[in-house]
Amino acid sequence: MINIVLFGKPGAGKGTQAEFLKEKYNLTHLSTGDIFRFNIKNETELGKLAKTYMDKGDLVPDEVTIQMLQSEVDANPQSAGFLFDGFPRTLAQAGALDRFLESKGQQITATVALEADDEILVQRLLERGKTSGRPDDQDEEKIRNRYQEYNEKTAPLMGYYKDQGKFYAVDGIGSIAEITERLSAVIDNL
Ligand SMILES: Nc1ncnc2c1ncn2[C@@H]1O[C@H](COP(=O)(O)OP(=O)(O)O)[C@@H](O)[C@H]1O
Repeated sequence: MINIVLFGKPGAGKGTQAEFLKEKYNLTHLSTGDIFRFNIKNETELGKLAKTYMDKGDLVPDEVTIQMLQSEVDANPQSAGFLFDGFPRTLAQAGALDRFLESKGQQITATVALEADDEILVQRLLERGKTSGRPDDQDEEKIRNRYQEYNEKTAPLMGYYKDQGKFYAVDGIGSIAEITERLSAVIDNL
């Protein structure tokens, strides 16, 4: 069983690459952003709560996010492995994930980061905002706030996984296929 964390700044291409990797390695793809958006669309209580944070580009509180993620993992007991996309995003989430997996006799195999320059990514998100309908992609101020959240709360996770000897980074600039190749090279060598 392999459990991969796909790591990167907003707009780095995690969702795009996850679509390829989940097929290639037969993994269950769990995107916290997608799950929140699904709940917003269906106007669930969780969706209503998440929306108040997401619309501003703030992170949804850890307690809510961790619980949601754990129930998604529990809903897939037959899975051959998970591809975590957009989770963990804080040290508290990373610690909770480690403890949760450990309670099931499992662990994170590797964290693979897609690296790209902030300015390129902000432009990508603004471009995506024209068609995605995502409110958090349409306003440069919200996008900048997401980067601030990333720098303050998510970037420290690199050190957390490096200390565990589980951190790998690939260049996130290039064609989609090239980047899938780079990620696959890391995963194939685990
Ligand atoms: N692990 C998480 N913890 C807290 N909030 C999250 C998490 N994952 C997603 N979110 C919320 O959903 C928003 C969109 O996430 P996502 O779709 O992964 O987008 P992106 O990586 O492009 O910013 C985040 O800005 C945040 O508000």
